[in-house]
Amino acid sequence: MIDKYSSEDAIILRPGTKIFLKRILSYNLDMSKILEEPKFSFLKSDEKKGRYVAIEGIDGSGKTTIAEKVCNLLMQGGKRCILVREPWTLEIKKLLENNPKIDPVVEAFLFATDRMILNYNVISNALKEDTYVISDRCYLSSLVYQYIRGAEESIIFALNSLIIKPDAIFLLDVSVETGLKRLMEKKKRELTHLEGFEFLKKVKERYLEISNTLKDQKIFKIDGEAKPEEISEAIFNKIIAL
Ligand SMILES: Nc1ncnc2c1ncn2[C@@H]1O[C@H](COP(=O)(O)OP(=O)(O)OP(=O)(O)O)[C@@H](O)[C@H]1O
Ligand SMILES: Cc1cn([C@H]2C[C@H](O)[C@@H](COP(=O)(O)O)O2)c(=O)[nH]c1=O
Repeated sequence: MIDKYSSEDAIILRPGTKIFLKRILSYNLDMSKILEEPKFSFLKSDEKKGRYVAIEGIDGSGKTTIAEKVCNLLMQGGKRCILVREPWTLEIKKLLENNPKIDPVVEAFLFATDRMILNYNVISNALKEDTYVISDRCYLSSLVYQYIRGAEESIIFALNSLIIKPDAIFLLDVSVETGLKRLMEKKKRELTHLEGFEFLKKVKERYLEISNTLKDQKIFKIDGEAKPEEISEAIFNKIIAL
């Protein structure tokens, strides 16, 4: 049955794609086996010159504000720095916005695909050029939001197994009340149910839980209630020591 999508018909996107598709077919479409293979990488370890850092936290925790300030501090210190944010790809953002009731696994797929596009088009190139990449959100968001929505943790890990992992993640820890207050001031409108107290409480709890269990990922919990200048200075000092 699978043969009607024969690998021979595959469009060769770049060298290796056809072989990759053949492997998918020979595995009977068992993606987990493909994703477990460590051979593919967006960036070889000897090519990496820059540092990739992500800012995470509940909605309204100050991610965008702090990412910008940290990038400015790095540039003032003579470093090259770019700011990116997830979700990144306009088409995927629109797809997500237009399908609020999407299945959480499909949603996790879309966020992972978006992340791969960002990795391939932007992050890998910047890291080859000795540039700091400061990202507003990363794969940790999927382990929080898509998990809360019902996707299994192991599936989210599998979908994100090919991506470049940040050298460090800074988790801005604020109370749910602070997140909501800042969101209301920023958006100047009624908040949706996905920005309500109960939802943000679950998001905060999950951030703290997953941060404590991810042992092979450097995660720094930062007091997000402090002044933006103090937070960005503290993060800057940690980044230059990476
Ligand atoms: N440390 C801080 N102290 C006080 N206000 C802050 C602080 N950080 C950010 N703010 C303010 O809170 C609001 C939300 O900040 P910001 O947009 O950076 O948060 P965010 O986490 O990126 O939000 P979202 O999840 O909606 O993208 C903004 O109005 C910003 O000026
Ligand atoms: C990367 C990523 C994001 N999300 C969600 C979390 C937020 O609700 C929006 C992003 O908007 P913001 O302005 O940065 O708050 O997308 C998600 O559910 N899963 C992800 O992997």
